[in-house]
Amino acid sequence: MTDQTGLEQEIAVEQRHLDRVYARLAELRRSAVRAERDGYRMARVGTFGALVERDAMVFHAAQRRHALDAEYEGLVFGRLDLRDRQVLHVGRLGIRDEDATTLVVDWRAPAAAAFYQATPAQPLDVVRRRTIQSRAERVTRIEDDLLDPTAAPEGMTVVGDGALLATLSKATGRGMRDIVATIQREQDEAIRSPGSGVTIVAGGPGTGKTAVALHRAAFLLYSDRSRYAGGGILVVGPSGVFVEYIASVLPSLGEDTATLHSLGTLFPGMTATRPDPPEVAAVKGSLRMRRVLERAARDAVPGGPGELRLLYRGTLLRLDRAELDRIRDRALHRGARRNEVRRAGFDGVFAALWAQAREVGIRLPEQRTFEGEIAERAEFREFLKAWWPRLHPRHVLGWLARPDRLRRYASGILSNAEIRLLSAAYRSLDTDGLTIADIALLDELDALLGKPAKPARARRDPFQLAGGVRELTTASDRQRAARAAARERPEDYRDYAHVVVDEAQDVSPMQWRMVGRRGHLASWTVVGDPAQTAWTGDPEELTRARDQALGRRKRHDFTLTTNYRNSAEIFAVAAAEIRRLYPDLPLPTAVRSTGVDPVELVVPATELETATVQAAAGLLAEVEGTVGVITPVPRRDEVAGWLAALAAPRLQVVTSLEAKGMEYDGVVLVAPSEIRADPGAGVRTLYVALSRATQRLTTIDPTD
Ligand SMILES: Nc1ncnc2c1ncn2[C@@H]1O[C@H](COP(=O)(O)OP(=O)(O)OP(=O)(O)O)[C@@H](O)[C@H]1O
Repeated sequence: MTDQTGLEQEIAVEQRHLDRVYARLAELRRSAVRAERDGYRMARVGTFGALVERDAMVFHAAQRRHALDAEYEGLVFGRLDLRDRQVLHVGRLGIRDEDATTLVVDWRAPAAAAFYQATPAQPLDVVRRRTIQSRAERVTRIEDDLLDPTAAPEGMTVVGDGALLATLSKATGRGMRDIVATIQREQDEAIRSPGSGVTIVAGGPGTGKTAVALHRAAFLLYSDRSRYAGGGILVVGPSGVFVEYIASVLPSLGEDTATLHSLGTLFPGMTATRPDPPEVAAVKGSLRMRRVLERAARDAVPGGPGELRLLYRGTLLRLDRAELDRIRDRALHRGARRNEVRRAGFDGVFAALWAQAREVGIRLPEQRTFEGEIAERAEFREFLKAWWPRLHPRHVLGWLARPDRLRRYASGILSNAEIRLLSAAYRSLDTDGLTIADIALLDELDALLGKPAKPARARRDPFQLAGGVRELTTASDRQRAARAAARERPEDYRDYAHVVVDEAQDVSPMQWRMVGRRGHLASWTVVGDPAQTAWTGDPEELTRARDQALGRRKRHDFTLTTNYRNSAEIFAVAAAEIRRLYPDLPLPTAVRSTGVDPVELVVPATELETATVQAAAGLLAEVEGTVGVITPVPRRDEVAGWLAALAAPRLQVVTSLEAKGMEYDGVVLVAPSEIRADPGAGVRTLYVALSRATQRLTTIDPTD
């Protein structure tokens, strides 16, 4: 620790540097604005070349201005004093002075890696690492680590006692924050792992898996922008609540080209937020559903015509149901996709009618004329449309709501108990709508049914300008153009260059197939914690489906070991819960202590409402940031109703399943025993709920 004057002097030193950086930033911004304006002026010159140049200039200048604005706050957050007396400042953006002196090194650049990786045991030529906090261009706080005392020059000042702990005690907002200033070494290794293959990041609650996954996406975009922004990065999270929570991290790092989806929104045009009860989710998520859906996708349309009757030149031609089914089966042989082989089905009908007409011995024209005459007939065309319509996956999924059909499709594949479960779940499909697990089934059906052939649309080349002129580009131009390409991606884009799967332990086998389809050619980052899974189906099937989605790509494994979220007191309670199930599970270490133990209340059922409202109001008064009220799934709406009167924007009511990945300063956990009582994943789900709070936890159990 230093005395006050020493600290002030050091802050003044950093302030001088920050002033220089912001002055340079203002200059760069002015020149970007000027370039934009000049670009517009060039339009008046009127030649084609000038127009091309203008477009490029305006576009790039606007992009540059955007980047400078996005990364303005907290622009510089680190400093390294190296053994050779060099000083490097690390920040959200690389900035050079007009004479090319580096003022700030981008955090993702190789030169900045030592900021995250140096330790006293391995100082990597760093003598002192300094974390700088600032607000609105003013340095507010600095924290130092002296990593190599033997190499410290005379009079080197070391201030503060830990940037990490200071950051961790800050209030939690509604959105996750970026951790760029305090990324820890083991996290940095995962963030900078090679862009190829599969990076797997494991670790207990609060170890920064999500933070690492998102910073890795930003790192990849920096290291090879044309590849990752061009092809796109897909980030998949478990729920809409979670995706909303993490949505601001990449933009805060100046990246807005990644596509974020929850498992309920991956199928274009459909959104599901409703979870199934775990036992139903286990059936819908099982790979056996693929075989059930295969049968459905080949079946006759409900309410479709049972036969075809056609009067031709006074003779009745008739194809009965069995014949029509045979024609359909033949057209669908060897996994043909129903929407893509309609033509073959129609040809089958023509051929059968022709054969029949010849058999009955009427006078016939040439086969072509015969077919032409029949095709002209409106009632025949109506028949074809009704018999072999273009099917949307949602239609076919709806067929499962008919118990007789479901029994037929699932017989010999699912057990009777499973069929009954599924049948009951689908009874309310039309009124309650799709569940999250249904989205993967739609995606599977989409793959089975195929799309009607459409004329191929050529992919637009972002560098190809009107008249075929190819713009001359620099590397940074290409990067920016890739950003524009990302915005133009079609709705059902599936060729991502990188796929990030968060909370991977909750991706069911059928969901792995859906996610896998979006990353055939991708490299992957997969983060998760098996001890937090709510999956109650066959664990082996889960591994198999995951391995199939990830293919034979090379794996890079990382395990994170420190819990940055929970106070040690709160994590002790969560740890005791999971130990019931896995006594020997290695658990992370919580680094922060608040000295406040969680509160465990048991109240008569009639007082649950009052106790919950009181606890929530109490925590809202006690903590500065957000308060989460976590409930068993069936109680959510009831509890939300109790708390409506508090009308606090800092308060959120979520189910134990929606709480996945979330974080609050204070948590009120309603009826934990009911969550635990679920025989499938009760304890694991409770472990998740108990590990959401940073500072305060109150559990309230009702007694009868
Ligand atoms: N290096 C760090 N510096 C500051 N904060 C950090 C750091 N690493 C993680 N955190 C914070 O710890 C909290 C937990 O991180 P995160 O949500 O990424 O953990 P997780 O491993 O995904 O947790 P879970 O499995 O419980 O969902 C977040 O508030 C995150 O900002």
